[in-house]
Parts: sequence; C-alpha cells; structure tokens
Amino acid sequence: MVVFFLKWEWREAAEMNVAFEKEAVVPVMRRTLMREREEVSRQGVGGVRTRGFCSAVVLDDDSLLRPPINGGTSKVPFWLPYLTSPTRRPLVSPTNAGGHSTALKIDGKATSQEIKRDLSKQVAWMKEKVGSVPGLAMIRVGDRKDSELYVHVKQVACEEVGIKSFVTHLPGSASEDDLLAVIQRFNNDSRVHGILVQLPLPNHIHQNTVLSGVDLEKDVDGINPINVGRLAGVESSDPTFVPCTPLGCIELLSRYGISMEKKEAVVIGCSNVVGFPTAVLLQKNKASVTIVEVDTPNPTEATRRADIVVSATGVPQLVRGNWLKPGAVVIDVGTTAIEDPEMESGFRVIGDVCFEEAERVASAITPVPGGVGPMTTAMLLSNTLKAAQRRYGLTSR
Ligand SMILES: NC(=O)C1=CN([C@@H]2O[C@H](COP(=O)(O)OP(=O)(O)OC[C@H]3O[C@@H](n4cnc5c(N)ncnc54)[C@H](OP(=O)(O)O)[C@@H]3O)[C@@H](O)[C@H]2O)C=CC1
Ligand SMILES: Nc1nc(=O)c2c([nH]1)NC[C@@H]1CN(c3ccc(C(=O)N[C@@H](CCC(=O)O)C(=O)O)cc3)C=[N+]21
Repeated sequence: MVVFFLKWEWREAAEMNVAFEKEAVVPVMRRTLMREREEVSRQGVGGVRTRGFCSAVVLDDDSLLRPPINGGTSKVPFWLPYLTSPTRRPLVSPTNAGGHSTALKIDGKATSQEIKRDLSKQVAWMKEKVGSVPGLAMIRVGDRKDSELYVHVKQVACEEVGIKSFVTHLPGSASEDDLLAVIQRFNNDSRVHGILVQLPLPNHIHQNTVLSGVDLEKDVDGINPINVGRLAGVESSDPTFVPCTPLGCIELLSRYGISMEKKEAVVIGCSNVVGFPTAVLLQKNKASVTIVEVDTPNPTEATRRADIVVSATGVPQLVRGNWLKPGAVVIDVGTTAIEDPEMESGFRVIGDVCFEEAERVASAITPVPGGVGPMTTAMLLSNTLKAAQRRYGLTSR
C-alpha cells in the first residue's frame, strides 16, 4: 500500500478547490485521486505532515482519508487509515523495497521483564527489612481510552513486582483545584512513595501548575518543573528523579552496549517530558546532541549525520528510511493511538518511525510496540522503589 501525506493546510486545500467531506474516510473517484497525487509529486512533499494542521492521506486503493473539518486551523488528531490498513500491514511501503533488514531489534519488552524481575527481588527484600512495600499513586482525569490503557498497564506492572498501586479517576469536568486536592492527599499519605499524574490533562487544567503540586520526594515521573529545571542545570541541586521515558531510552542503549560517547545524536521533538530530558541525558553521556523541532528548516540535514536518532513527536511515520545514515541506531519513542476495531481496546499504537524503511538502513532499532513503552513503565517502577528506599533510609540519593 502507498500512503501519501499531503502537506496542505485546509486553507491551501480550499484554494485548490478540493471538495471537503464531513466523514473521516471518503472514497474518491480515481480521477480525483490522480489529480491529487500529481499535486503531491509536484510539491514533492510525500511523507511529511505540516505541524498541527489537518492533512489528507491518499491511499492506493482509491480512497482518500481526511480528518473531519473543524474550522480549518485548529489542531486535529491525525488518524491513519485504520479502515484500510489492517493491524500488521506496513502503513508506508518501503522506498528501497529491494533491500533487506540487517538491523538488530532492540527488545524493550524483554529488557523490561529482566528489570522487573530484579525489582521484584528488591521489593521483597524491602518488605522483609521494613515491613512495607513501595506505593505508587496514579491520577487520571477524563475518559481518554489510551490513558485508561496506560494506567492499567502500569497497575499490572506494579502488581507483578509487588508495588502497591492507588488509582484515582476524576471526571473530565474536574477542576484544577479538585486535582490539586487529590495530589495533596497523596503527598500526605505515608503509604504512597510515588505520584504520577497521567498526561495529557484536559485543556482547562494547567499542566505545570498541577505537576508543581507533586511533592519532589514523590515525583517519580520526574516532570515537576523544578526537577526538569534541575536536570537542565538551571538550579544548583540534582533532580530528585529523572523522567522515565528518557531513562528508558538511555537504559536500552546501555544494555545493548551502544556507546553514546563522541557520537552524534539527534533528538526529534523537545517536550519537557520526553525530548528535552532525553537530549540532556544523551549529552551527559557525552554525545554531541542536536535537537530537531517542528520549525527546524531542514531536519534531514541533521538526522542524516546522526549515529543515534531518537524521535519523540507523536507524528506517525515522520522518520523515513532516507532520513537516516546507514548504520544509525534508531529509538522510536512515539506512540500515537490509532483506531483499530480489530483490537480489544479499539486502538493500537504506532511509532514516529517508518519501521519497514528504517530497519533496512539502521544498525539497531526499537519497534513500536515492544520498544521504549515497556521501558518507561519499568523505569517508573524503579523510581518508585528508589523513592521508598529513600523514605526508609535504605539508600542515599
Ligand atoms: N513510549 C513511551 O513510553 C512514551 C511515548 N510517548 C509518546 O511520545 C510522543 C511525544 O510525546 P510528548 O513529548 O509528550 O509530546 P508533545 O506533544 O508534548 O511534544 C512533541 C514534540 O514534538 C515536536 N514536534 C511535533 N511535530 C514535529 C515535527 N514534524 N518535527 C519535529 N518536531 C515535531 C513538538 O513541537 P511543538 O511543541 O513546537 O509542536 C514537541 O516538541 C507521543 O507520541 C507520545 O505518545 C510519550 C511518553 C512516553
Ligand atoms: N505523566 C505521564 N507520564 C508518562 O510517562 C506518560 C504520560 N503521562 N502520558 C502518556 C505517555 C505515554 N506513555 C506510555 C507508557 C507506556 C507505553 C507502553 O507500554 N506501550 C506498550 C504497548 C501498550 C499496549 O498496547 O498494551 C508498547 O509500546 O509496547 C506506552 C506509552 C507514558 N506516558
């Protein structure tokens, strides 16, 4: 299957006189399709998506996918064509289809299981020593299906290693004060050693205000803005905890014997939760780091030089095979939930990297799922154990 991402904003598309439809997936006549495809090749932008705006996707089975119109300029979720793309088929056909994969698959799932086995032993030892187990509180606001799944995954992982979990679910209408009150309760609860506020939060709640409410000693997610500042070196102290996903990426590289020292690394995306701390950690591991952002004029100039590419944008299939230097190591953090009626949950996750292309160029690559995701959870458990150990004086910082 060939999928083209059309780099048009709705305004531009309107100028080109393309008919808009209300449905997400619109079958179109071949004639229309051909006209649009020609436009794509004329613009030479196949595979690229504009920031935050709707794009259209042309499929080679005569259908055209468009997200619903919502006024033209606001951010619209970008749904890939689940109706025409059953679970395991590549979403983008490889450009160098003749090549074959030599890349090592970096197995985040197996690595996370190894880590969890070790954590179980430490939790059992702690229980013997002080008569308590670590406790992790998770707070979810609203009814996002993906958040529900991720919190469930973390609960199950807690159970696996013997950590006690406490989950609070607030309605999407909850106020910032409601949420801060729950956080305060957990801050004062001696059974709770770690607190995680599941992101994203509803728009009316200020993320940083809420994250600032988490006691630093319990900030096992490492995303209290004070901790992010400490990691960046803008404060004199060290962070109490380092964010889990960046830790997971570094742990995978280390455990696979991939040295970062004197390597060129590129991080795509720069959020406080993932991209930025990952860049800092790579730099601390002596890599020379470039950050590629949405407005970076020529991202491939950087990525094609890189020995290590970490992508954390949430833009599906952004990183193509021709973005990579042969032999590069690729860490795909992106997890975009796309609807999939075949899955029990109703959706599946896909990464930022076009895996089928990248695995033909890279020397090592993380899959999605089964890569960074399970490592994030393992690092969360590890930080929670560390928080409890500190609380009982079993370890120094
Ligand atoms: N596997 C895991 O364990 C985890 C996965 N994730 C996933 O990682 C992805 C990123 O998460 P998160 O950092 O929280 O998301 P955010 O939306 O907070 O940040 C995304 C970052 O990517 C940038 N960006 C967006 N589009 C592009 C582009 N085309 N080129 C370069 N940069 C771009 C954004 O820039 P700007 O802000 O300027 O728009 C922003 O810096 C998501 O898919 C998320 O689901 C997140 C946490 C854990
Ligand atoms: N405060 C906060 N901290 C986070 O760390 C945080 C967050 N909010 N909000 C959402 C993102 C996303 N995230 C994931 C964690 C695990 C998987 C994961 O385990 N994924 C499995 C698949 C899961 C499944 O489908 O069963 C995998 O990739 O193999 C994915 C994504 C953490 N995030």
